[in-house]
Formats: sequence, C-alpha cells, structure tokens
Amino acid sequence: MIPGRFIAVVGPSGVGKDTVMEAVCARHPEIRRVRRVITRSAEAGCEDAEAVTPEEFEAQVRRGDFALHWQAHGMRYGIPASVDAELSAGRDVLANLSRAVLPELEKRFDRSMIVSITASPQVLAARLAARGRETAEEQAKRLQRADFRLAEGLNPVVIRNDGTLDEAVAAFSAALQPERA
Ligand SMILES: Nc1ncnc2c1ncn2[C@@H]1O[C@H](COP(=O)(O)OP(=O)(O)OP(=O)(O)O)[C@@H](O)[C@H]1O
Ligand SMILES: O=P(O)(O)OC[C@H]1O[C@H](OP(=O)(O)O)[C@H](O)[C@@H]1O
Repeated sequence: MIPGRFIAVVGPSGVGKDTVMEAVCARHPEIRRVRRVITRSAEAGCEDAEAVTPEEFEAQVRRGDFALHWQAHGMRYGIPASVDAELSAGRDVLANLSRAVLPELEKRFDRSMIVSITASPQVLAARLAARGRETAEEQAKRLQRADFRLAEGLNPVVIRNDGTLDEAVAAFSAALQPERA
C-alpha cells in the first residue's frame, strides 16, 4: 500500500477552500500542497497554479500526465501524476478538487480523505462579491452550483467555514489527527 494520503478539499466556490488550505499548510508543514494545472490565465489572481492553454492541457491528458482531471466553470483542471512520488515517499498531499470528480478519488489513490467545506448561501455570495475575481454574472453561475450534492457512499469530514478562519483551521487540523497519530 502507498503510505501517503491524498487529502481532497471540496466545497462551493467562495466557501474558503484556498484560504483554509493555505492556513492548514502553514500549520502542518509536513503536508504538500498540490500545484494544479488550470486552463486559466495566470493573471486571474488566484492560487499558485500552472496556467496552460486548452491545447496544452489536452496534450497532457493524452500523455497521461494527470492523476485526476475535470472541467468546471468553463475551465479544465488537472492534478499532476507527479503526486504519486510524494505519496510513495510517505507524504500527505492536499488539493482542491471538484465535487464531481470525487467518485474517482478512491479508485486512483490507496489512501484518501475528503474534507467538505460549507457555509451558508449568504456567506458565499458576500465572499465571492468581496473577492471580485469573477464578474457578477460568473459569480451568479458559481452560486447556482453551490448546492451540488456529493455522490452516494462518500464519507467526507464536514467543516463549516462561516465563523472565523481560525475555527475552520482548528477543525481541519483535528480531523487530520486520528489517522496521523
Ligand atoms: N473564515 C473566513 N472569514 C472571512 N472571510 C473568509 C473566510 N474564509 C475565506 N474567506 C474569504 O472568502 C473569499 C473566498 O475564499 P477562497 O478564495 O479561499 O474560496 P474558494 O473556496 O477557494 O473559492 P473558489 O472555489 O472559487 O476558488 C476570499 O476573499 C477569502 O479571503
Ligand atoms: O463546483 P465543483 O465542481 O465542486 O468545483 C469546481 C471547481 O471550482 C473550483 O475551482 P476554482 O478554484 O474556483 O477555479 C474548484 O477548485 C473546482 O476545481
């Protein structure tokens, strides 16, 4: 069995996945954050990701360069297969996934866990507006997808992020402990 664990963070747009993940990694330097490949311009102002063209992305899919990949919000997202080396070396890795790709998670990785981050629709709308990365129209589309339901049979750890960031990070950290002990 591959010793490292793939920790998948999911939740609606604006719930604070990137913010929580950054804080969790600061608190747990032993966890590696995955650098995703995205067909989004590098200037879009977001997490550190590798920005590629749709043609480059498709070439990487064909080469088998991705452990997982999906499409959302008119873009394509990939998790580099290089995570396998980290997992084989016994490191836990952390990545933001689409809720839609979760049924593939257990098939692809020996050890995985799902952390589902939630907040009320009002909080999501306020955060997307305040972040201002997308246009109002794009924000509305993202909010429509907020209640996407996870597939049956998945067993996520659910963490609310409508209080302070510290509270969410403490809950996330606690959820990591039983397996890591
Ligand atoms: N607990 C919190 N309290 C206040 N603001 C927060 C909290 N968590 C996140 N935010 C803010 O909410 C906004 C959205 O957060 P973030 O970009 O991390 O969300 P996300 O889930 O990664 O969204 P997306 O899926 O669209 O990338 C950011 O401006 C962030 O600073
Ligand atoms: O709604 P679902 O399918 O769960 O998530 C779709 C995508 O939305 C977010 O992308 P971004 O970081 O906002 O571009 C997530 O990271 C994921 O890739």
